[in-house]
Amino acid sequence: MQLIRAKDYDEMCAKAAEHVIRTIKEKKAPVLGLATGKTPTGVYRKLVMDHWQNRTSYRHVTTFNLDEYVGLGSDDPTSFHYYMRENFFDHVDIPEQQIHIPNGIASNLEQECLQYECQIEEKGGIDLQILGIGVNGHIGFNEPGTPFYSQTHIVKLSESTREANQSFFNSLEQVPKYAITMGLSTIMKSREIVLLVSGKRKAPILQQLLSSEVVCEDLPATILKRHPHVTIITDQDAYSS
Ligand SMILES: O=P(O)(O)OC[C@H]1O[C@](O)(CO)[C@@H](O)[C@@H]1O
Repeated sequence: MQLIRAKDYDEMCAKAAEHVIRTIKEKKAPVLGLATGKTPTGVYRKLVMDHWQNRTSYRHVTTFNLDEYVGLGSDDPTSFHYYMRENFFDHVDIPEQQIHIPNGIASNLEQECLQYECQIEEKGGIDLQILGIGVNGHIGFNEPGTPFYSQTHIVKLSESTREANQSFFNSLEQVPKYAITMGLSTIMKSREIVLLVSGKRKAPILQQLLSSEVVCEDLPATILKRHPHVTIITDQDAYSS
C-alpha cells in the first residue's frame, strides 16, 4: 500500500482527482468505482471543475457506485443516487445509461445484488475504485465481520454507521437500517484502489489500519493490504492527530 500524506483536504482531493483523470484519459472504456459520503465531495468538485476548464470528457466512462440505502429511491434527496447526481453526474457529460447505482427500492433486492455483480463483470471489472472508510473500518458498507469472500449483498448497518451518516438526514430514525453494498471480494477485484481518509474523526481508524499486522474481518479495510495496487491518500488531520 502506498501512502500519500496531503497537507489538507483540498490537496487530498486534488490528488485523488488526478488518479481519476489519468485513468479516464489512459483507458479506452474506463470503468470507475465511486463512493459517496462526506469525504469524496471535494474530489467531485475538482472533477467537475476540470471537466469545464479542460474539457475532460466522460462520454466513454462507465461508473458503478459502491452502495445505496435500502428503501430510498433515486429521487429521494437522502439517497446516494441523488447525492451522485447533485455532486457529479449532473455536471459532466456522462451518458445516463453508463451510470450504475444499486436500486434500493428494487422489488427483489437479492436479485438486484446478483444483477449488479454481473453488470460489473460484463463491463470487464472496475479499473479504479475510490473508497472512503467508516470510523469502524468499513469500506463500502461492509461492516466489521463481513466475510472477505462477500459479493454485492444486503447489509444491516451498525448503529455507529447510522449515527455517522445521520447528518445527511433530519433525525437518526430516518437513517435506513439496511443497505446494498458491493462486497469485499467485489472491491478487491478492482485493478486499482484509492482510499481517502480525511479529518480528525478518522485518525484512530487510520492508525489502526496502518499499524495492524493482521488482515482480519473485524477490521474490513485490512483486506486492502492484500491488494497489489492500493494508494491511501490522507489529509494532515487524519494522519497526525
Ligand atoms: O466519508 P464519510 O461520510 O465519512 O463516509 C465514510 C464511508 O461510509 C460510506 O458512507 C458508506 O459507504 C461511504 O460512502 C463512505 O466512503
